[in-house]
Amino acid sequence: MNLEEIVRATYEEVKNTDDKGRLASYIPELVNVDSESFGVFISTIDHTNFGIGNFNEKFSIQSIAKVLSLSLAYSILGEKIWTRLGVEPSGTAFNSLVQLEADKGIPRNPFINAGAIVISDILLSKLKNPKEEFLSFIRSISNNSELNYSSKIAASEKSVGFRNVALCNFIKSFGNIENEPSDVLDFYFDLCSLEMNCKELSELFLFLANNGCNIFANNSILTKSQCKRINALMQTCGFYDESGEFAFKVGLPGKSGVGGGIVAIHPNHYAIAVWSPKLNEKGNSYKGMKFLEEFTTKSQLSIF
Ligand SMILES: NC(=O)CC[C@H](N)C(=O)O
Repeated sequence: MNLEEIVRATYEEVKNTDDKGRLASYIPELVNVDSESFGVFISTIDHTNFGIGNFNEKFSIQSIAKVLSLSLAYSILGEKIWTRLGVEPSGTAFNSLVQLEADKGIPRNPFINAGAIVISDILLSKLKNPKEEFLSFIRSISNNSELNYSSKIAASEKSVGFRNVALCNFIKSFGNIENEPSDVLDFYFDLCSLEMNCKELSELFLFLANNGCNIFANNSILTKSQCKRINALMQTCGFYDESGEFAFKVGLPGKSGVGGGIVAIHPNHYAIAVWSPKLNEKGNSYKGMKFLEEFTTKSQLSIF
């Protein structure tokens, strides 16, 4: 079977499995989706592209944006960035506060909320117009001027974002936030509100499958070493306290979001995006995880 046939067969199989997940409801606006949506898109380095199901519908990428904000901050700051946060899996939920006190305000990694809030603070300090410049950055990576934030989703999250407010203030009390917490959080909520479809998401992440090089414009976004490290972080921390399970079952670096999206990378080969909004108890797409597990099993295309 070729790649397209494997994606199609896996999709048909997983589509009919009983979805035990539930919609994320802690952000009110996220409930306004068709919970049965299910889409997949794969983009390869050698320009094979294929989508199935609701791959053309935009959804909220939420925490998947943390990989993109890290990429921009890392490209600006280089290795100095690791004085502000760590590179170890936390083994805790994405929004957990528990380790921060013992760790003196240094988040374990950039993909838990605490770490992504520190990355937002870094971008706020380094960029003149962070919101616009970040958008230009992701638009240029995928040569797609359609990408945008959703002010509705950002406002919805802000109205209930008490835990993130707590995280940001707590980190600031240790001196690891330079800017006003409300500014940092507004930017963080904007990042999480980015909307795109599976096709756009897989194209956007293709640079991480291509050694940090933009496949559309052939320019370098990250060095090879930085790209390797971001993929390593996705592998070890991309699914919070389910990262081990994702490595075990799927075997690819990847990142999930509470909007039900998952993107995964096979270095030097492909990026694949899956969207199905109902989440398992760890906050990762139930069917998305199932699809990728079946896909790498059938295709034997995992990194292990
Ligand atoms: N895991 C996620 O996608 C969480 C992102 C969400 N914006 C939050 O901060 O809670």
